[in-house]
Amino acid sequence: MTTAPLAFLKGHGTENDFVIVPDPDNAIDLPAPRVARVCDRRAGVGGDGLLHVVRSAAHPEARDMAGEAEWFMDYRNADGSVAEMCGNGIRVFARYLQHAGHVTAGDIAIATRAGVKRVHLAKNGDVTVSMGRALLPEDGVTVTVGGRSWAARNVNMGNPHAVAFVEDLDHAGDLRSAPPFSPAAVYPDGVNIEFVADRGPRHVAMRVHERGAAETRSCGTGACAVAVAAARRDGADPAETGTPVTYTVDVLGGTLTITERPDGEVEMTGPAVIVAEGHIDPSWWDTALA
Ligand SMILES: N[C@@H](CCC[C@H](N)C(=O)O)C(=O)O
Repeated sequence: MTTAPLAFLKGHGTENDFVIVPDPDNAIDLPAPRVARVCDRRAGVGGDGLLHVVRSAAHPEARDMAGEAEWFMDYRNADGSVAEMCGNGIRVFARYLQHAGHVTAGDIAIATRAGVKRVHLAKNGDVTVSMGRALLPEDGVTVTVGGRSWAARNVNMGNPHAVAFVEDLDHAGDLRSAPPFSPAAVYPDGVNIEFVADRGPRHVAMRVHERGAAETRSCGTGACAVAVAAARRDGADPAETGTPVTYTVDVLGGTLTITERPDGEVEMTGPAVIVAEGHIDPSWWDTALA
């Protein structure tokens, strides 16, 4: 039984929005049905996902891998499922740490299920994350919507993505449900699917169906996957030329800037905003399990 009101905050990065639950000692019980209720836009607080903010030393998945990273991003999708990484989420997570006085502007390290990530909080409000290397397995899938099919590139940014280049973003349909893809065995744990259209030289726009959430207005790991897939399609590989490659990626909720460096590191820059803070009613919390 929960007796004290539970503090939460609400934040977003390019309108990919999150409920932030500070829980330094990892004392809050977050089964999937409760996360789904909290993220419900009508019956709960509402969000594309939940950022559970835990000290690395207090979380069994982080304490042996976090190194210098004092905080662990325990990321949950809106349906309650666990995800390895969230690119917009980690920027908002860093903004929360700054807002709460845990860190100041500058460079910090944050532990995630996809490893420790370096984050730079700039004075102008932008947040840059070193997302790690993109993995590009050869096995792609075919994605089908409304009678059209596309060969989609498999890109792993810590979490899985299928990137399909389309003529018109409307061809992705309403994205209320996950677009079918085959063969299903390529993504045994499900996949985030990006639809990408060209907007100009090294400038693309995307829509995304996120695993565990449906269509969202932005996906940071997705934007990184899209930038790397677009670079390879365009014949650009920083590892070969020794020159960084930057793409502008328009999402429904704004714009992200993605740079792939010659060592393979993918950097993402974009905004991160805290919009509200409050308390969850403890009696609602106790019943929010279905
Ligand atoms: N919105 C996120 C990705 C969140 C996780 C994703 N839905 C998954 O299950 O892999 C981002 O900004 O990267």
